[in-house]
Amino acid sequence: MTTPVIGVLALQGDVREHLIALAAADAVARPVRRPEELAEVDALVIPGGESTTMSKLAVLFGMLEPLRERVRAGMPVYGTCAGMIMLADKLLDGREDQETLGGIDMIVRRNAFGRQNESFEARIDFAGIDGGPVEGVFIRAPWVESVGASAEVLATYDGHTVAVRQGNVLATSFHPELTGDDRVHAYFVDMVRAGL
Ligand SMILES: NC(=O)CC[C@H](N)C(=O)O
Repeated sequence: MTTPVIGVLALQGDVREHLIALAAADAVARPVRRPEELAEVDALVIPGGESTTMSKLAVLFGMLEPLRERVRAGMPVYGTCAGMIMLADKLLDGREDQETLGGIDMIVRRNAFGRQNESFEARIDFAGIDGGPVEGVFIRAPWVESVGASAEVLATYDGHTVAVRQGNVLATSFHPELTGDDRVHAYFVDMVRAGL
């Protein structure tokens, strides 16, 4: 069985936790900061952090267009929290100059959960993942306001969509990488493997 090489976009955010979770899910994981590094990976995780900063750094590092191109070309990508924001075709409550990569036909509202609760943990029923609900940490988390016909809702919390997949692109509002529950990463690694 081929072991996929999965990059973690390392411009900003909780990169290390994703590297650990991916390794636990049997992938080769490495940080990606430059276009040359992006060219060498089979797939990419976009971590949580601050999407406005990530967007600025992506422009500064000359990564915005290479990232958009790879997503358009069908590279598997998984975004958590700020990473989900980066994968939204449309963003609400973003900064005016904030860029996203797009990839999922969805409207994401930034900081949607953050106003009521700075941070909380919840058990999330996740379609396609066995063994009971996954642990999710929500930190100033976005939610998905609506999805297009080609996007599939995989999980909701409190009536709001918190996990979506469209083809090779996966996004969650929450951070499974902070819980030691690696099943969402394993789900993503399986997605990547299926396309190798
Ligand atoms: N934990 C997170 O990734 C928070 C996301 C952050 N609120 C943003 O807008 O990017």
